[in-house]
Amino acid sequence: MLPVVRASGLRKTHPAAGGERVVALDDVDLAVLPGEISVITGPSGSGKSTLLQIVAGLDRPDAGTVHLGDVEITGLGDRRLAELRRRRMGFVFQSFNLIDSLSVRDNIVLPLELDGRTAAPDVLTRLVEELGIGDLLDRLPHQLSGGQQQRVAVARALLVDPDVLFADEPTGALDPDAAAQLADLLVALAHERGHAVVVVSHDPAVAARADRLHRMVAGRLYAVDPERV
Ligand SMILES: Nc1ncnc2c1ncn2[C@@H]1O[C@H](COP(=O)(O)OP(=O)(O)OP(=O)(O)O)[C@@H](O)[C@H]1O
Repeated sequence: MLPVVRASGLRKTHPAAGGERVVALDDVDLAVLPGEISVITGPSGSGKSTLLQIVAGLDRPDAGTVHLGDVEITGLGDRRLAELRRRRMGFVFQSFNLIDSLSVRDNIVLPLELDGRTAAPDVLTRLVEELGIGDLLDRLPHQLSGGQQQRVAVARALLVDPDVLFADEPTGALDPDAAAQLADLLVALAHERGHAVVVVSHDPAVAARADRLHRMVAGRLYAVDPERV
């Protein structure tokens, strides 16, 4: 099966004190397959967020390439890259990033509307029912639990039917029960809906559910056998 996302030879340095550079990514390769959940763990400062930002086209590497399907995103201009991100990628963050003055429904449809499109009502209804938030559409985000807010963020990411869903510490702000439910949901999105799911997480409950588990140490990415977590 062809990877949805393929990164090869990624290298990235960031500026550090005294004119030095810190190596955040050191020759990193990554292949993400449809229908699989890939989890990236590793200590703080090891380069996980830098890797996610680059494979998601939010930052550019110093060297190496990233392909989304057969498009090399590292070769695209900013406008084309932004369009590709809007249409083919979904994002979920630790802090939910919902707009508190908008209803749940308006939050979910916002990315599609910003892209000049409208949500088909039956698609929206089916999605929110699947995510168990169908009766919350008229509420405001602050009227929901953390777990419910994160499901809204997942619905917002999925409404565009992305090729790949990126999640950066998605259970970081949730209690253990809500975190376990969100891990179940991410697995189901990969296994039942066929999305490619890429998660950066410190959470052992998420790592234990990975089809492919990677550990980042000092800018290098290592494959780990998920059975051994
Ligand atoms: N914008 C930046 N400017 C300078 N240095 C940066 C920048 N972003 C990251 N770094 C440095 O690059 C290295 C990798 O950081 P990164 O945020 O990718 O790690 P991480 O594994 O995601 O950490 P955490 O788990 O704490 O979020 C660290 O040494 C960090 O201090």
